[in-house]
Amino acid sequence: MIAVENVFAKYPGTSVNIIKDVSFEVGEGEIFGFLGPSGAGKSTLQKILTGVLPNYQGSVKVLGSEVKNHSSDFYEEIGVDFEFPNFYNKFTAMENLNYFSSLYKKQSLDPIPLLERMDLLSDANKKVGGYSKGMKMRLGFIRCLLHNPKLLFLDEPTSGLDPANARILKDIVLEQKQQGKTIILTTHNMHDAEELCDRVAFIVDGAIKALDSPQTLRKSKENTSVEFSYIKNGIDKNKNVLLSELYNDMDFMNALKSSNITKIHSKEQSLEDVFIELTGRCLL
Ligand SMILES: Nc1ncnc2c1ncn2[C@@H]1O[C@H](COP(=O)(O)OP(=O)(O)OP(=O)(O)O)[C@@H](O)[C@H]1O
Repeated sequence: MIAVENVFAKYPGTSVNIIKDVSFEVGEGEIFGFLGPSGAGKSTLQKILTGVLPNYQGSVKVLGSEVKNHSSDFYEEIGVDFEFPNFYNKFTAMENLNYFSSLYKKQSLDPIPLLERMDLLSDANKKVGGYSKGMKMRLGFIRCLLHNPKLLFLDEPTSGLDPANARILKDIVLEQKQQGKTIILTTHNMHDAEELCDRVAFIVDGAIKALDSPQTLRKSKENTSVEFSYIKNGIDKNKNVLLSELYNDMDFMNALKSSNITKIHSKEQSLEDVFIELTGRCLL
């Protein structure tokens, strides 16, 4: 579905490569995540894949053809949910959706069920200029689904959404996957990445630092530690040891034998912990 090989890219009029030797493939029906901190190059990669930034070296094949040379039909098959969606502010939400749907040759889906699910039906006849950021985000998400594309690009789709709407959006993303759609999810939210993505690419400074399933990335590091509180010589103490080392920890074993453990819990390493360990950078 997507094959990217040794891609370097810079913005027009600049001399510095923002994307540096990036290669990866995405299979049909996969949810693939770009995970990285602000300024890492996630949106730039999305712009390359969607044909907005043709100023690249290397090969970028999407839906079987080089993106630089895409035909106008390319946009019939992809849906893009932008990080900052633009609408006609003086049009209502419904007028905006009808207008954008009219740009496609294909018959569009009925927007009403999606407006209802995304809790926008009662505001559908209001001008978008009066919408909040979260409402625009939800409307942008609906817009990218209406022409029923094979390939979806979602750039920070849950940003600005309350937990209930974020949940509904993520459920719809998973339903799209079940329908066989391929989805590129750009995010710095590791919970979304972990829940939704089959594989994620850790992106820092325009390069891929690691690429695998969230589960494998988490297993790649010794990831479970045990934190316990205990009493030694009448004094309260705390300790954190790796689960695999627990049996060899004399403080733990002595406290266990003498029933002096007062608190114990295990702590699994999160995808964010692995990201920091592998890249030396935080996600935000
Ligand atoms: N139009 C542009 N012209 C020149 N440089 C740009 C342009 N757009 C982005 N950049 C630069 O490219 C780099 C990567 O930006 P990009 O927007 O791809 O990052 P990102 O990972 O999507 O960040 P965020 O999570 O904040 O959206 C940044 O250094 C940014 O300043």
